[in-house]
Order: sequence, then C-alpha cells, then structure tokens
Amino acid sequence: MDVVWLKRDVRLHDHGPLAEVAQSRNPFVLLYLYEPDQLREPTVHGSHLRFVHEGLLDLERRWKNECPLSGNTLKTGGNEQAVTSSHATFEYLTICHNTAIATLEAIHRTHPIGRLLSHEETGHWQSYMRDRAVRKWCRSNKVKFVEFNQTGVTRNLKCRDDYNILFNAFMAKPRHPTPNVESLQSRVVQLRNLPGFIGNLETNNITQWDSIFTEIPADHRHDRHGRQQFGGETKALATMDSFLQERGSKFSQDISSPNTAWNSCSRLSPYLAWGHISLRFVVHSLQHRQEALKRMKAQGRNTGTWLRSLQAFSSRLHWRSHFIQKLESEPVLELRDLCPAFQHLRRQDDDWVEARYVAWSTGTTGFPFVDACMRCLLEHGWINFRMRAMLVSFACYNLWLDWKRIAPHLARVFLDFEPGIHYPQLQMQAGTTGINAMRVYSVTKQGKDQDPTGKFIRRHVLEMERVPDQYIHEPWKMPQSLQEEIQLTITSRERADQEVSLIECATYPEPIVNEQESAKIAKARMSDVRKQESTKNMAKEVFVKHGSRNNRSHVMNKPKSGTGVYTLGKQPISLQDNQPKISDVFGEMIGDSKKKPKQNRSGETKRSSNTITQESELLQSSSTHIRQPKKSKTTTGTMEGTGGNAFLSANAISWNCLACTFRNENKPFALVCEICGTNRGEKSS
Ligand SMILES: Cc1cc2nc3c(=O)[nH]c(=O)nc-3n(C[C@H](O)[C@H](O)[C@H](O)COP(=O)(O)OP(=O)(O)OC[C@H]3O[C@@H](n4cnc5c(N)ncnc54)[C@H](O)[C@@H]3O)c2cc1C
Repeated sequence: MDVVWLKRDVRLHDHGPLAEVAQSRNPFVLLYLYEPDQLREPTVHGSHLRFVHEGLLDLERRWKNECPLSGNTLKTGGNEQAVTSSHATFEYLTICHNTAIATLEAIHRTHPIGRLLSHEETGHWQSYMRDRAVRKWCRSNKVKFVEFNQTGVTRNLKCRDDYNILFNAFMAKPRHPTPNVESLQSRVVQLRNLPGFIGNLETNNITQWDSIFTEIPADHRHDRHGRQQFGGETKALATMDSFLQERGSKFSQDISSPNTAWNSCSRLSPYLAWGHISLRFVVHSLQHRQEALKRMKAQGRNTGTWLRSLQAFSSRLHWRSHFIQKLESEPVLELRDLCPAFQHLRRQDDDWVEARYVAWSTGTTGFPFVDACMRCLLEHGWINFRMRAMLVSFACYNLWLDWKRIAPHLARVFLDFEPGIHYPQLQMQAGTTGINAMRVYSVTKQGKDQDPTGKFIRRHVLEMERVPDQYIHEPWKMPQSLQEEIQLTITSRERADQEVSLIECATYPEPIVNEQESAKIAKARMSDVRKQESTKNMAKEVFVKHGSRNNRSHVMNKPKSGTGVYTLGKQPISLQDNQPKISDVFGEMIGDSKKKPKQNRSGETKRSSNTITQESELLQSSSTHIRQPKKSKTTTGTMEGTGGNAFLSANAISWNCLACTFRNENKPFALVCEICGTNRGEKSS
C-alpha cells in the first residue's frame, strides 16, 4: 500500500504524490497528521491550525466531488457554501493526532507500506529533525520514501550559482496532472483504527479540538477574528484569479502602504505557505496573464499599469524560493546568525528588556504607526512586507531585541508563517546576514510616508481617533491643552501600564525609546562589527553560500587603471602581496572557459554569457586537474576573459592556508581558513 503524507500541500492540483498514486494501481491512504512534536513549537498559533483545518475540509469535499476540479482545468468559483461551512465528516482523508513515526509504525503493522509519498518540506528545525527520523525509519523498514519538489528549491544544492537555472527549469516543467478523484475514490483507504484518529472536526467547536489544542499554550489557542478566510484550495484559486484579473493592476505602486496593500497585494501568502495552491501553478497562471496582456498591448489596447505590476509580482514569487533555498541549504539559520560575527550582539545580559518586548508585541510602544501595524497583525494575521520589515527593524535596532527571541511571536501573528522566508527575512532585517545593507527604518517617517493622514493608525489604534492629523504620528508632541480638549492623555509608561486597556482608553503611552538616539546607538554598535575585516571575510562566505546572483554584486572586477584594487561588486577586495594573483593561477582555465560551449551539467541548456554558473561548472568538471597554462590573450595575468567571474571560480579550487598550511578542500569557496580562521592568502602575524 502507498501512503500519501500530506503536509504543506493540502490540494489536488499540481500535486506530485497524488499524480503518482493516480498512475499506479495500489490502494493508498491520504494521511494528514497533527503531530504533537511539531505542534509544541512556539511558532504555532490557533489561527494556523484553523486555516489548515479549513484546507483539509476543502480537500475532503473535493474528494467527495462537492467542489469539482475537472482534468487539468481548475474551476475556481467552487461551492462557496461548501467552503464556508466548518464541519465535515472525513471519509477519504485519514487524519490523526500522533507523531509521524508512531503513525507509520501503526500503519505498517496492519497494512505494510510499499511507498511513502510526500513533498519535500523546508520547515523549521523540528520538522527537519522529524524528516530525518522518518527517512531513517523508512530505510530500516524497507519502505520507499519518495519526495517531490513543489517550490523549485533544490535539496542538497551543491553550489548557489546553480540555483537560478534549477529554479527556472523546475518552473518550466509542466504541472503534475490533477487526478480524477472519481477514478481514485475506490482505492483510497481510510484507516479509522489508527491511534489518535480524528473522524470529524468542527473549527468552531473548541471542545472537539481539545486533544490537538492542548499541545499549544492556552494563550495561543484563539483564532484571529479578522484573519483571511477561508483556508483551502477553492479560496486559494479564487484569490489568485481576483488578483490576476482585477486587484493586481496597481500592485507595484500600492505595495508599500498598508492602506493600499490590503487589496492590491495578491494575499496569496497563507495559501502558498500551507500549500493550498502550488507556486508553479501561480507562476504559470501569471505567465498566461502576462502573455494575454502583451497581446492586448500589441493590438494597441490600453493595459495601464498591469504589465509593470505583474512583473513586480513575478519577482516576488522568485524571491520566495530564493529565500527558502537559504533555510534549505542551512537549516541552522533558524537558530544562529548567518554571519557569526554578529552572534554576540543583542545577547548580552541586559540587552533583553522584557518591558520593551511586551510593548512591541502588544502594540503599545507609544509610536502610533508601529502599534497600528502590530495590532493589525494581532487582529488579522497579515500585513504588507514593508511594515513587517519596519516592525523587525524597530524591535532589533531601536529596542535592541534579539531577532531569535522575537521570531516566535511574529511567526504566530503571521497567518502565512513560512519558515524558509521567515528566518532569512528576520535576519536580513536585523542586519545579521553580513551581506545586506543595514536597514534601520525611521518609524515616524514611515508613518508619514505610508499613512499621511493617519487612516491606518486610527483604524487600529482606537485611542488615536480624535488626534488631529498634525499630531497623529507624534502624539507626545500634543500640547496639554489639546490633550485635555480631545480627552486623551499621553501618559508615562508606568502610569500607562496601570491604566491603559489595549483596545479603548483615554490614555496612550509616551514613546518607549527616543527614536533617533536609540537608532544612532544601534547603528554604531552594528557598524563596529560590520567594519571589522574578519566580519567582511565571513560575509563573503555567506555570500558565496546564499547570496543572490541576480545582480552583479558577486562579480569580481579587475582593478581600475592605476588603483590596483580588485572589487567584488562595489566592495574593494584586498589581495595581499603574498597572495597569488587569481589570474596567475586560473588565467589559463578562465581563458579556456571562454571557448567552452555554454551548457549545463547535462549539456542541455545554453546559458547567457557571464554567469558564474558556467565557470563553476567548468571547475567542477575539471576539479581534479588544472590544465597547464597556454599562451593566449586571456592568460596575461589580467582578469581579461573571465567574464568578471573569476573570483568565485578561483575559489572553487582547494587552497593551502599560508598561516597554518591546512589544505582547505571541504570549503573551496571559503575566504578564511577552516582551521585557523586566517584570511585566505594571509600569513600568520
Ligand atoms: C520579517 C519578515 C518576515 C516574513 N515572513 C514571512 C512568512 O513567514 N511567510 C511569507 O509568506 N512571507 C513572509 N514575509 C514576506 C512578505 O512580507 C510576505 O510574503 C507578503 O507580505 C505576503 O503578502 P502577499 O501574499 O500579498 O504578497 P505579494 O506581495 O502579493 O507577493 C506574492 C508572494 O511572493 C512571496 N513574497 C513576497 N514578498 C516576499 C519577500 N520579501 N520575500 C520572500 N517572498 C516574498 C510570498 O510568497 C507572497 O505570497 C516576511 C517578510 C519579513 C520582512
């Protein structure tokens, strides 16, 4: 028997495991698990569970043919009644509250499992460990574990240079055919005797959820009453359609303000995160729409801002997997700073001030725009990208809080919590990646820019209702007489703690920190670390492993005449006197690479010139032998003919540390020695 293990992929369309079972004749189980070990993660929130459950209900209805999908044509209208009802008795899905291993054991005892089919998951550390345990269990029980890609993220990616081409190749592939459920219904086995089996659940009936909800702290069990409803494939497809056909035309100009982003952003994030829609399906639908618009434009019809907006949307879909790839390649980045140089920052004894965290996480910092954003999240579980970045910046710079300790709260308030985006984004905004510019937002300026009249603030910070526009972003500047007139007192923190009720009150706290001063101190602390040579070297390693290859920041440039300084992107690189010139060592190969046909590893696809991928492929294919230098124009000890990519190519060869003589083979890209940490090319001092 086959087991289709549903995780973040609760849908019918573009579903690898389902397409696979549709091709075989085996009976199969459609298994979904509420796993105690995963539910106990501090990132889990009741709103997530309800959204997931709505997705399961929707899928069950699709199996019952209540929300039909025909062939590969996706009907997006669906049965609204079916979607909004919160109750169903499961007949096709086997849902259990139990761990993965215990459930697989129990199934295997009575129905020997031939294949376990699932999608690859780039989850948090716990799910990574769970997957390893499942893999081990499968090996020892001779069960074939088949995992499918659904994000275009590559497991065991050897070299980041290859990421783009692999992602594009994945997206270019046709989608998995949507199974015809009628022909499969007779083969679905529901295993009702499994431990923890759940036959039916009502999302609104908390008692039925008890067994699951006891896994998460009482404070996190509630729903967010303004959250996006409903989970499930039907709503996901409808949301995508409404974006591509109606709401998305002003996407590029509307994404920054929380007022306009609400409708103009796609709002697909929770559906993508929980797998109610496939990323590839969104990409294909987008391309389809873009082509239609281009045809309209060619016919002289007015397409307004549609094409620009959809291009911006397309970039974001690419970013999605770009970020997830980081966590996939380095799961520990959930737990520690990407650039180790920042590890000690914000982690000294008195850095964590609980009162600051409480004010930030409850939306009572005294900065109306920050508080409005946080309260919006607490109520709705969604806010646009810029505001998320600003909230992190405020917490990590102005309040000097550790990103790792604010991560669970943000994960809970984001209905779309996706570990692969969440942790890399948090680190990027907190400035601990080493490869991104420091982004310290001025929260009052953001408020003035993105919500000039205070519409958003007034909607979420009810205390601000009567504050005139002039003071809406800085209410602490209101004269006493005005405070009395509008019956709102800006109180000191101590008094505010005693008197302020979060929702409605006649007091509002004064700012928790001085915005300018706190930002200045934080920037100075960060800069002290950033400017150290060792930090820069660590950052280069991070870049090689995770950096985006879309711009030219990775490109090694030859010295401008007379300067003698090589640059990586715009950053100067110091080649020590005793370090061999890159072209001295690799000039021949670099020159040779120019003549090589532009192919990928399987020799199929041509690439554009100047991609670092070509170079690294050549290096990989010839990694065991460096050819002897030839006399050619490109071997004259300059960077000519490298396509600007010699830097990374050069690093792809193992190197001896000049300080400790260790041969760095495992990390040929490293700029510091694996053993002693000395900069590449530098002798010990
Ligand atoms: C600190 C921080 C944490 C974040 N955590 C998450 C998270 O847990 N889950 C999540 O889905 N997004 C996260 N984002 C990214 C982004 O804010 C949301 O994807 C976006 O706001 C979702 O709204 P939308 O679906 O309308 O996006 P759109 O703007 O319509 O974009 C479409 C899709 O592209 C992807 N996307 C958009 N922006 C980004 C981005 N900057 N990075 C990566 N992918 C992107 C998302 O999948 C999104 O659904 C985070 C951003 C920050 C700054």
